[in-house]
Amino acid sequence: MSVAAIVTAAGSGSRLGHALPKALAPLGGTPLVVHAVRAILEGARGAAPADRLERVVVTAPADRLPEFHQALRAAGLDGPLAETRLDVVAGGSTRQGSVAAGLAVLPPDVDVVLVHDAARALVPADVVRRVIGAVRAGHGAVVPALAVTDTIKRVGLDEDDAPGSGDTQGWPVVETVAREELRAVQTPQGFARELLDRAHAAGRGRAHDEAVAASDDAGLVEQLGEPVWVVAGHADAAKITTPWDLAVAGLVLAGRPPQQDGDSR
Ligand SMILES: Nc1ccn([C@@H]2O[C@H](COP(=O)(O)OP(=O)(O)OP(=O)(O)O)[C@@H](O)[C@H]2O)c(=O)n1
Ligand SMILES: C[C@](O)(CO)[C@H](O)COP(=O)(O)O
Repeated sequence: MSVAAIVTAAGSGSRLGHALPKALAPLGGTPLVVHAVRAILEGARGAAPADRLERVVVTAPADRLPEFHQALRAAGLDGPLAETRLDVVAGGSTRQGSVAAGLAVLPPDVDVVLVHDAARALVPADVVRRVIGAVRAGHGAVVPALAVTDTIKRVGLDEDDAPGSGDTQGWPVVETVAREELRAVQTPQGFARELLDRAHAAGRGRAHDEAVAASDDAGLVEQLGEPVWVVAGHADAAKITTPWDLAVAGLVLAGRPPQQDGDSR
């Protein structure tokens, strides 16, 4: 029995607006996808034999596979690592489709699957360990999350309203939502492999359409009526979506101590 991680990196990053696909955009001189894979490897380091990280599968845009191999190779991450094999596969047109493509290549003995966004490049190792630990403790689906700190209001959107679009007319408030029960969900999300396979099989029909695809894997599990559990996330696991997010991540990275262990990965 072992653990595998799917690192979703096949998005274009339209909101970041970088010339490269977002996962190849540099953060402190290193591509986001390299940071993300290193973070998962670090979280799995020193695990018990049953939690050995057997496989990391990176999903990349179908027309950019050589660049992803090259970026990972340059960081010493392509091919077999100490105890982890790393593969790059073509992702899908949605995040859900990309995760399905990663799941399809996992070997049969993997019984725990982490799904992690390359865009959450700086997730701390403790978060990774917490998620694996909660799955091993018997929760079939586990997400790291943070409490919401802003006041949250639901607004009435017109049919043609693009989310986030600026509009001098504004939007009417429908209600203020009780935020005590709300959580902002991060990755890696951890799953019993059988449950994640079943959730993706049930959601397969929606994987090609961004309008109806699930925005996270736990959502597919919820649609099966199966429980999902929340553990503590971390601010450093914030999703890098906009240039501002990338600038903040640069500050977080600059504030971290240099790697001490001579790790050449
Ligand atoms: N077809 C897709 C779309 C997204 N992702 C990945 O899913 C994560 C979350 O997506 P997001 O941050 O929204 O990335 P993009 O879709 O690239 O961003 P944008 O919406 O700004 O284009 C990212 O690591 C992204 O690479 C993926 O693997 N396959
Ligand atoms: C999986 C995720 O990061 C959890 O917050 C998020 O749902 C990804 O959403 P996106 O629309 O693909 O950025």
